[in-house]
Amino acid sequence: MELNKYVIGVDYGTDSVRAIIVDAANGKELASSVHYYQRWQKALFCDAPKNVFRQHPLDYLEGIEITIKDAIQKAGGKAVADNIRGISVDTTGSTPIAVDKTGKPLSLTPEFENNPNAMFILWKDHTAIKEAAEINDHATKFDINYLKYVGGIYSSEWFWAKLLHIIRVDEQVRKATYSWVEHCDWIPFVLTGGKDASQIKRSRCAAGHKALWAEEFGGLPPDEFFSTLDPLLAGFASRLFRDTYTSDVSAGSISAEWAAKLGLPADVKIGVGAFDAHMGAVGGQIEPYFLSKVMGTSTCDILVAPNAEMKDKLVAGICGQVDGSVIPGMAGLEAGQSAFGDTYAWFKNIVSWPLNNLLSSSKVIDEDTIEALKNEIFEEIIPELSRQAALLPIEETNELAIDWFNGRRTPDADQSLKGAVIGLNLGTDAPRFFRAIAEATCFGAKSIVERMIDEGVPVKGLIGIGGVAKKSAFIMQMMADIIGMPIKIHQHVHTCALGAAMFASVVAELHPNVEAAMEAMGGGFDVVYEPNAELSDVYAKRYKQYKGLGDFITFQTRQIEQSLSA
Ligand SMILES: Nc1ncnc2c1ncn2[C@@H]1O[C@H](COP(=O)(O)OP(=O)(O)O)[C@@H](O)[C@H]1O
Ligand SMILES: O=C(CO)[C@@H](O)[C@@H](O)COP(=O)(O)O
Repeated sequence: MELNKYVIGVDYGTDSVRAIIVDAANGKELASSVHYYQRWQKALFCDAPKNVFRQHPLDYLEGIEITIKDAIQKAGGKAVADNIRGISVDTTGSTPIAVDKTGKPLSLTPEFENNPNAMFILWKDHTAIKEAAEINDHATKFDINYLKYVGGIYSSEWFWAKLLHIIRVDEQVRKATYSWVEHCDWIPFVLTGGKDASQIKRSRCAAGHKALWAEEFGGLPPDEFFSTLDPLLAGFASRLFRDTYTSDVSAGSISAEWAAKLGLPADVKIGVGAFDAHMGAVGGQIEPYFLSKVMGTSTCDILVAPNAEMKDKLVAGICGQVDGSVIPGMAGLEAGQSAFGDTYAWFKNIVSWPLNNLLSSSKVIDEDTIEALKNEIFEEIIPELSRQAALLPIEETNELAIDWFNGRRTPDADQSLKGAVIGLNLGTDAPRFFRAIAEATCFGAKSIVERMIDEGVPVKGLIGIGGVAKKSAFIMQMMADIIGMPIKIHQHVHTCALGAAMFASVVAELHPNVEAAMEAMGGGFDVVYEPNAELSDVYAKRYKQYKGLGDFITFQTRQIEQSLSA
């Protein structure tokens, strides 16, 4: 391999985007830069109680420009920029948007610039619950099971449910929509100067896990599948795409406009995009049958298995299994939890209520001191709760929680479910409550491992990446104890971006394939949490209680739904 050739990995998370510049020879990071989405930070275009989470494309465009330029400057400026060979991008998903014939998002046109329906529908937007239920019902009417590769259940977090919802609720947007595009497909299209929506190179990862694409179906399900669901969908399937590409393939060279904007050479290769957890699994050096868990706001869990060994095996209730969605030539299996760190963030908000609402009217401290005090305390809430919770005895009668605060993604997607905490008494304080919800998130993680194993896919070990994996020894130890398996934490802070950089190195032909890039650029693991055998009994009992409570919550939810629809 040529020496001193650099690649850029860009990772679009839920709240922020980061770019890293990496030496393709050894994965050494030269610089990184993080940018928080400006409009998103102000919660513009969102309505959390109604599950509306929309992101403006300008947040993404500003973010990539700011972070890449900043990273280049930190890395040494032009000398480094001149040796950059490739850029690959991962994003959240399914996070699609309506575009016109030229591939321009409608919200980048004056008519729709403030219309949330013309923006990216973020993965955690659950406004399409009804449409997902309709898709699930409709799929049973066909001889071919179009849901077989997405775990048998279509989710409101995904591509078609979101498209159907938007074109139903917004006639103006419907009339102007030519195509429907995932965030991870739109960014490479922009960077390569695309001007025709029909030429967008669609990611195998996004299409297979969220849009019902499968080689076996000859692409997407036929137009008839969708037009008989709702005539408003007529024509989309045949117009959208047939072919998909794995992320070791180039989407093209950087456009002259973006090369000039970022100060990069004209021949920089842009890779086909993929979802964050999928590239993150590669960044975290995934091996067959290891479950790579990106643990942040949510979790996204990825397992790879050789196609020859998967054969016709289908895993029910996960978020899909797709040939080449992670590593070309292997099946990529996805599962996850819709709220993970978000559950802790929710509790932090609850306990911060007086700080947010009463402190500002204090007559004893001035405004600047209030701000400084708030910042100091906010930073310490989760770490201190974790320290206190770690000291509590683990008993069968402890408070017990269900982690479905943003619905249940896996096993068996059902976004209408909600969280719960039982067993409260007057002795329940903040650390005990926090411990219960933290434990529930770990039980949720165990139920994913259990589902894989029950369906005949062995899980040989766990790889932890993402913010919570890095920041919380408390949660990681609890998870190892509850699942009964060691968890190794990858050394890199920006593991998803590192995975994107690895893909960029393959696209730029600096490494022959993804496996070689992982080997050369990986860097290994820095901590391993071993399970504590003494706790296995009590946690087995608590897990049984968790499952029982989950069944009860599900039953109650159905009862309430029935009484509402009666
Ligand atoms: N010390 C901590 N312990 C546990 N969770 C934490 C801690 N600090 C932050 N978090 C959680 O980490 C999550 C953010 O994870 P991160 O990986 O940084 O973001 P993203 O999911 O957007 O990529 C938040 O939901 C937050 O509640
Ligand atoms: O669901 C997926 C990928 O399929 C993720 O994009 C989603 O969980 C978002 O994760 P992050 O909040 O970026 O950690």
